[in-house]
Order: sequence, then structure tokens, then C-alpha cells
Amino acid sequence: MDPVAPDTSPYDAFLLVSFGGPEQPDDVVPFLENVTRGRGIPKERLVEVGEHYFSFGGRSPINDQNRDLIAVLRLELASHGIDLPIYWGNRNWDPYLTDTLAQMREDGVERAVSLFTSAYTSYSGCRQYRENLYDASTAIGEGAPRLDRVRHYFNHPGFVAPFVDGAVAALEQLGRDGHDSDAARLVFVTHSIPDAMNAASGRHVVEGAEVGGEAYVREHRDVADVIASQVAERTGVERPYELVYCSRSGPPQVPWLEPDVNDHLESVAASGVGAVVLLPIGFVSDHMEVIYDLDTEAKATAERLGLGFARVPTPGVDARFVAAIRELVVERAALARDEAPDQPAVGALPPGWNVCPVGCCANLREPGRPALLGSDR
Ligand SMILES: CC1=C(CCC(=O)O)c2cc3nc(cc4[nH]c(cc5[nH]c(cc1n2)c(C)c5CCC(=O)O)c(CCC(=O)O)c4C)C(CCC(=O)O)=C3C
Ligand SMILES: [Fe+2]
Repeated sequence: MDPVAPDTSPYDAFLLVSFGGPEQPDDVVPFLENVTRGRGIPKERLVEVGEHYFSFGGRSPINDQNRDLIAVLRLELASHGIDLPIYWGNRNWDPYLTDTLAQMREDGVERAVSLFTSAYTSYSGCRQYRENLYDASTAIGEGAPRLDRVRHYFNHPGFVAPFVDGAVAALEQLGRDGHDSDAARLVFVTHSIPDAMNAASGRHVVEGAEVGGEAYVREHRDVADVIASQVAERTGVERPYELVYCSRSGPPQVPWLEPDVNDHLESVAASGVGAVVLLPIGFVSDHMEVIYDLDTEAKATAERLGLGFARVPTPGVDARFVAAIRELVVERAALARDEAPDQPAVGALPPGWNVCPVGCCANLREPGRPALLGSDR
């Protein structure tokens, strides 16, 4: 227990904002319809992704992972004397954001600080949630709680540290399994997005001109650099590493970020490397993209190629990540009070913004769609 409880005013609640996932086989199709409505995803891709869910009993792990995170976060806040009720709302599945905001209003919440289960800057991981919050807030109307958010946390030390420990442990495991762990490759993996979405990521308007862009890839590269150098320090071996992508979707003629993790494993194996460690740095918990696209598909590719394979856990409910969330809340509250708190960040990039600048991560399909938590209006 801290001798003095940190000040979290002006907030009276915490809101976890997430993606949502199906809980039973009958949920899978309606969930996929929610996710892809108006997004031009080919039918064949949906059938394929539906099969990923059905192969895990029609249930995504993501909702239970959020329930677990909330349970440990509740203990974390309480043990530091922070008295903030925790709410949870999703974009694509129950509990939906609109219902959650309605409940918050009913409970008398006036101003909440939110966190998205997405660590990086992109339309999918940021502005789209901001649009969802605008829509939910507008649906509630009068008395909807005022909302803020914590900064993007990709470079918070508490997000990065679990990956470093996980990679060191994975290398040791490969060694015990008879692989040459000094020669193993580090393969950093994140969700692919359309090239155009990456180009718009972090791009925003300053005095009428657009500046920035490609923040999604830049942030991932920065995190990969930091983790690779910390792993090198811990193990005394510098290993080559690469940032690659999984879960590509959309029509084939639309370019998405490459290389795909499976293609990368092919070229790694062809170059004579014997083992890989996959670090899913794009993901906060071991949800479907991780357990299917990496643990099932990429692992099968590695086996076919005769590559030793180890996958590092995501931060999930790691104590350092949970502490980071508490610190981010305290930090954001201080910023809301116009104080200048310490904003810890590792790597070459500065701490991310707490209020998105004008036009940031443009919605390329529906330009100008309103969003909360930014300086747009
Ligand atoms: C950047 C990014 C993240 C990481 C940041 C974050 O975490 O937010 C993420 C996370 C997730 N994506 C998820 C699931 C899906 N994503 C899809 C489709 C898409 N994702 C995209 C991007 C991202 N997605 C994009 C550009 C599309 C194309 C359609 C569109 O432009 O919106 C589809 C439709 C089928 C398909 O097209 O693959 C599904 C089912 C789940 C839930 C997993 C579970 O159930 O355990 C999670 C956490
Ligand atoms: Fe996705």
C-alpha cells in the first residue's frame, strides 16, 4: 500500500475498451458480421476466419482475457489506494460500448479515463475506437460520461518488459530442446494492415498541412529494436531480427504490410537458420490472432520447414503490464489537472499523445466521421 494514495481526480471511473469476440458457436457469424460491416472483406476470407473460431469451439479467448485483466487491475488499483470503478465495453460484441456507457451514466459516472487494448497508432487500433465511443456517447445522449484516454503504451516499459523476459525464456527452452539458441532468429510479429492505413497512421493536420504518417510501422520497429537490444544484453548474443505480419485480410488486389510471417519463416529456413522465436509485439493478449495465426498456422509452417519454434507470451495479466496501466491512469489524471508528470518511455520515440491531433489516423473510407478523444472538433 502506498503511504499516500495517488491522485486520480478528475476521474471517477476507468473504462477498458476492447474488440470483443464470440463466446459460443452461434455467436461466430454475427460477430464476424459486426467486425466486417462495410469493410469490403471477401466472403471467402470470412468463411476461413469463421473456421479458425470454430476450430476453437466457437469461442474467442479475448473476453475471458479482458475479464482476467479487470480482476487483476481491480486488485492493483485497490492495493495502491485507488478507488476507481472499472467498466468494460467492446466494439464488436457484448458488452457493447453503448450499453456500458449507459450503465456508467446510471451509476453517476461523470468523467472516465479509458484504455484501448491496442498499444499502437492506427485507424483500427485507435481512431476506430474513438469513432465507436462517439457513436456510443451520441446514442446515450444527455448525461453520457465525459471520456479521456491514456496515451498509446507501446513504448511503456511495463509493456515491453514481459516480451524481453519471454524471449530470454524462449531461447533457453530452444537450447534445452537441442537447438542452437545463439543462432536462433527473433521474429517480431504484428497484425498486418493495408499499406494505405499505415501511410495514414499518425498523419495529422498542422496549420492546414498534413504531417507525419507510418506511425504504425515506426512504433513497431522501435519496440522491436528495444526488445532485440535488451535480449542481446541479457543473453550476450546479438541476433538478427525482423518485423513481419500476420492475419492479412481484405481483397487480394489491395496491398497490405508484408512479409507475412509464414513467408518469412520460409526465407529464414532457406538461409540455414535452425530455430525462431516469435514475439507477438502487436498484441496485448493471447487472443485468436495469436493462438490461431501464430500458434497453429505459423507453428505448422515452422514444423514443415524443420525449424525450432517458440512463441513468447503477450503481456496479458503480467504484473508489470498491470502496474503500467495503473501508472498510465495516474499519469493521465495529472495531465488532466495540467500538471507535468513523469512519462516513462523506452526506445527512440517520445511518449505518445493522450489527445489525438486533428485528423490523426484518418478514416479513409468515411473521411470526417466524428470521433471522441481528439482535437478534431
Ligand atoms: C491492427 C489490428 C489489430 C491489433 C490492434 C487491436 O488489438 O485492436 C486487430 C486486432 C484484432 N482483430 C480481431 C479480429 C478480427 N479482425 C478482422 C479484420 C481486421 N483487423 C484489422 C486490423 C487489426 N485487428 C483490419 C485492418 C481488418 C480488416 C477489416 C477492417 O478494416 O476492419 C476480422 C475480420 C476477419 C478478417 O478480415 O480477418 C476479425 C475477426 C481481434 C479479435 C481476436 C479474437 O477474437 O480473439 C483482435 C483483437
Ligand atoms: Fe483484426
